[in-house]
Amino acid sequence: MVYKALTIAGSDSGGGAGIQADLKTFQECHVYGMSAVTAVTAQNTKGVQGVFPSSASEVLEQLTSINEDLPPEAVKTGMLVNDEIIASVADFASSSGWEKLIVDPVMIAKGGASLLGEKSIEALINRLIPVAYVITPNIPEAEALTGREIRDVGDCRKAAEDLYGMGAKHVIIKGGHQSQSQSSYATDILYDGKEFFEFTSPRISTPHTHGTGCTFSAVITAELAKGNPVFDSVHTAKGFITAAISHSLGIGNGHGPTNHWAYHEGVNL
Ligand SMILES: Nc1ncnc2c1ncn2[C@@H]1O[C@H](COP(=O)(O)OP(=O)(O)OP(=O)(O)O)[C@@H](O)[C@H]1O
Ligand SMILES: Cc1ncc(CO)c(N)n1
Repeated sequence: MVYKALTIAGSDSGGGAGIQADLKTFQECHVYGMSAVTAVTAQNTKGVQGVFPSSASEVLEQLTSINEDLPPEAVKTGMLVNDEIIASVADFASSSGWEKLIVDPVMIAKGGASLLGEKSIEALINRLIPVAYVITPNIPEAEALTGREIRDVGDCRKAAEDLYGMGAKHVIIKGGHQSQSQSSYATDILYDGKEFFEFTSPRISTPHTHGTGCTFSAVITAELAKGNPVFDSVHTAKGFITAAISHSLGIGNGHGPTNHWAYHEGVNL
């Protein structure tokens, strides 16, 4: 059986985040990767130099071509740019009956560049979160979506309950943004409406974390595409991203990309 996964996201010309990170990750997870491009970005490890959005109809045409011939077992969203694209993707997901929709609510790149209009946060809440099987915000994204200030794991749990209440069937809040002084661990929490689970690793001290969130949610998408349960998929994703950050490549002059080979091949570059 060949399992197929689709990413609906922006292109990162530097190859560390966005569509490129997702496709590299799908490949590493032995899942056939497909993509619908929502924007082209001119980007490298130092930052985002340009953003060139697709139109909503360009996104819809890509989704239609993929779905009629190569229906995916799981779909993830990343940078969605604006309200029109969010609404089109949400409508397409509902009418196609996509069950495993993983929403990574990308808002701001590591260097501070905006990847989603501020007004579009409402569209994420009203249109996309209600059809999400899994949502994977980082801490600033969870704060923007819930209006809560998140200082510790307790606050993360409350935000996860809020996001579950908005309609996401599983909520994962990523702990990469907790400050060094607060914790020497990077703890992600999963909430399925009944129980909380924590996934913890030592916090790795490195500037090379470009694309960690995309890679993490891409592993979850690939593992769900293969039919694995959510808990197991998050467990695999945590192991994958911890290895990828531990062995980050150190290329470029800014926030370098993670190492997608590290988890499965055990390379030590
Ligand atoms: N310094 C670190 N050490 C260990 N794990 C980390 C570190 N930074 C992030 N992670 C892990 O990486 C994953 C992604 O979390 P993070 O909060 O960085 O996502 P993100 O902000 O969406 O990333 P990006 O926007 O750069 O794609 C989580 O599993 C998190 O715990
Ligand atoms: C295209 C794109 N998507 C997502 C991110 C988030 O890291 C990024 N930097 N670039």
